[in-house]
Amino acid sequence: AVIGLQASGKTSFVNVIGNGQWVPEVVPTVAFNFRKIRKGNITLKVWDVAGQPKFRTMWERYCNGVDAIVFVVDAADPEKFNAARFELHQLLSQQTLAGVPLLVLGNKSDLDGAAGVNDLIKDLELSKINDRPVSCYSCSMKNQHNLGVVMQWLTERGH
Ligand SMILES: Nc1nc2c(ncn2[C@@H]2O[C@H](COP(=O)(O)OP(=O)(O)OP(=O)(O)O)[C@@H](O)[C@H]2O)c(=O)[nH]1
Ligand SMILES: [Mg+2]
Repeated sequence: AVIGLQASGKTSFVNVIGNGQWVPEVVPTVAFNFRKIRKGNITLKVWDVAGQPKFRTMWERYCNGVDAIVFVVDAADPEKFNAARFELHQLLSQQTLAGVPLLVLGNKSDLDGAAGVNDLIKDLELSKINDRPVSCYSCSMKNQHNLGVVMQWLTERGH
């Protein structure tokens, strides 16, 4: 399940890993999109969930039962880090999601001033999460920075 605040780049991520193509014009997601993405001999089943406030109560439902939660942050928009931290920790506090591996993506690394991994770990308080595997990568959907390691992380979480 791909989760995060609106405009962080969730749908862009799913488009890039699904189509190998960056499309700058994306419409805000309403509720969710479900996609199956084939990569060699594996198939990723991806819930691309909407990030606007009115949809956030549904996040737990889409994360329930998944192999991994991908939480996307706009690393170039530090004013939203507080809200992102709040929503992330709120989501992970749900009993139903105990132990589900978490991948935090600091997206938009192509933009000037984008926060790096160390800042994200601190600002999102990722070191407080100790009930599951957690990884954090900086990445960009625009120039596909780090998508190789992200795909590797995802494929290792499958069954
Ligand atoms: N510069 C830059 N812009 C990006 C990147 N990824 C996404 N964007 C842009 O950010 C905006 C929002 O992207 P979306 O993929 O729609 O974001 P979302 O998280 O799916 O948003 P919701 O569906 O509303 O929750 C779009 O204008 C994208 O083109 C990136 O890596 N770099
Ligand atoms: Mg979207």
